[in-house]
Amino acid sequence: MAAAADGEAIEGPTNPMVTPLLTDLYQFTMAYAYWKAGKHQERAVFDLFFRRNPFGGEYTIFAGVEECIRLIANFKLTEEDISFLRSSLPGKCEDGFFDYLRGIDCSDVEVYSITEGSVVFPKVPLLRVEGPVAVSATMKYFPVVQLLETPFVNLVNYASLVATNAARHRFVAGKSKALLEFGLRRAQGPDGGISASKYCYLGGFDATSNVAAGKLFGIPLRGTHSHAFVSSYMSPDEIIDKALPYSDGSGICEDFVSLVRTWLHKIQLTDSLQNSFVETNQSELGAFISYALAFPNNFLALVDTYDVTRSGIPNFCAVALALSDLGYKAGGIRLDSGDLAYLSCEARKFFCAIEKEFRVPGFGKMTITASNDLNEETLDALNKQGHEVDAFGIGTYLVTCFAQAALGCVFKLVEINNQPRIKLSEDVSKVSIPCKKRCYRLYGREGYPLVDIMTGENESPPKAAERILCRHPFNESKRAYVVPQQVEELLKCYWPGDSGKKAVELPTLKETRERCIQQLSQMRPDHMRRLNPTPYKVSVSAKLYDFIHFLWLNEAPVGELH
Ligand SMILES: Nc1ncnc2c1ncn2[C@@H]1O[C@H](COP(=O)(O)OP(=O)(O)OP(=O)(O)O)[C@@H](O)[C@H]1O
Ligand SMILES: O=P(O)(O)OC[C@H]1O[C@H](OP(=O)(O)OP(=O)(O)O)[C@H](O)[C@@H]1O
Ligand SMILES: O=C(O)c1cccnc1
Ligand SMILES: [Mg+2]
Repeated sequence: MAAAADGEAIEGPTNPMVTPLLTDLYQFTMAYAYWKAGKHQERAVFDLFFRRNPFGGEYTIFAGVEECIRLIANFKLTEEDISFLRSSLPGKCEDGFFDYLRGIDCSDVEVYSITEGSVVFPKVPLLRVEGPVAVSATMKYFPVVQLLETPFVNLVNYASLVATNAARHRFVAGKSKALLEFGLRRAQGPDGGISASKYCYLGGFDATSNVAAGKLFGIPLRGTHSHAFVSSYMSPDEIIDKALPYSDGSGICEDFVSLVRTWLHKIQLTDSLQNSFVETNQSELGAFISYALAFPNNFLALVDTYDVTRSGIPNFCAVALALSDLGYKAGGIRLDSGDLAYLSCEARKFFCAIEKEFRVPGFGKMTITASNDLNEETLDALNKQGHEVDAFGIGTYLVTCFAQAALGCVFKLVEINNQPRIKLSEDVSKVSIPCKKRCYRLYGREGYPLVDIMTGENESPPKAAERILCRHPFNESKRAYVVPQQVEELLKCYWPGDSGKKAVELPTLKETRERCIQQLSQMRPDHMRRLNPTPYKVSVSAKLYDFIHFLWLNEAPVGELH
């Protein structure tokens, strides 16, 4: 989708609420002040980065850049926007400012970005946004870049947070499990829901229940049914049309309900399954039969409405066996309450016993889906106990990022008119790294990334097999020589496209998801573990280190004690 071939127009943001006005008022008041001072002709460089990895982990998945590019590719204030601003800005702004706003677009802005879906680390710029290299007489620069702060940070923050959350759930669940995002009803509003579906898929989920996201992004859709569907039936007697054709069209079973009842009776009389149940719930049986008649090729059953082992599972098996008689293969069950480890093991035992007893190949491998307030911790607990779940449906904890509310991305000025700028703080972790920089990932002998390093723009890049000193940006004693096996430059030009054409080739969501999965698989395992992971090293070159500290001393006022 979003990908616009070189030269073609890029579509606007997925969410039509993402417009130049989706920003903080102060961006426009600053723009006016810059404009009045004639500062709007200056060239600025901003870095977008975060300071700490979320969820107590040591890695983050970068997401949201495609939507940033869609915004700048279509960045234009309408007449309506301008008259709204005229009435909303404090005081009376000169008319010339509104003429200026009318003329701005992002055609002279440059955006360099780490590839979406990459594993990223604190302090390294994810995006670098700059004004044009040449000062132009059209005077439309610095304020535009400033206006992008709020929407860019907004578009990257949640996207990266929820993609990271998804990746962490994937890490605990393991590669072989299906992960389904079920969060729409619990998401922070419609955009929260759509974004969650998009970025959970990017972070390694397999499918979503969100139909709109399926349509917008081509994400595979998956779903079962709810308790309401089960309890809406009183008994199988309610079913009027009981006929079901054989899957190969060779005939028709006129009374599928009776066939199911016959199977239920057989199961009841089977020695190996004896004592597991007496009489199953008829409301549930009616619902299951009705769902099977509607979707004989995709029969799924929520088995916990009344009693999983005494009713849900035997009812499901009776319907699945009847379907099997007609050449259909049932899809599986969903467990949505109780002890999911125990119940999944009981379900598996029952399915295996059925396979053996009635010689139905593959019945024992029936898919078991689990849901109900799942999160990283519960997935981890299930793994430790041992379980038979094949697919997890995860909603609330995933999409609301319950374990951490925000990533804390920031957008900081690092250079203006070729003058490096620094933001100081009592808290060293909040001091920004000045200068327009280049960023590299250095890989070691075993193929793992070893360290990210930032250098000044004009320094010669690190080279494979050449020793380079990597320094902690703020801690003098932390440094290491690295001889990289491979060097990857991280920031790539995303906007404008090659040879000045206003289009870039954006990867599809599926490609970005594949990049994310590949990047995660390349990380050294100790950075990835949940408990006390090893921090990944982020460094600066010796030259940049010296410069940061020179600038720091220059900008920090010297105190005087009396
Ligand atoms: N074996 C298990 N080990 C650890 N946590 C589990 C296990 N099985 C289920 N859980 C989790 O325990 C919690 C159970 O929640 P709760 O007590 O509200 O649900 P319930 O009583 O099973 O179901 P409901 O109230 O929906 O009928 C959920 O967060 C679930 O994911
Ligand atoms: O538990 P989550 O991770 O948020 O996943 C989605 C939940 O939404 C559905 O039911 P809902 O919670 O609406 O009702 P229920 O808990 O009463 O089944 C579903 O049955 C899951 O339990
Ligand atoms: O399809 C499902 O089973 C589903 C979808 C959304 C929320 N809970 C469950
Ligand atoms: Mg629930």
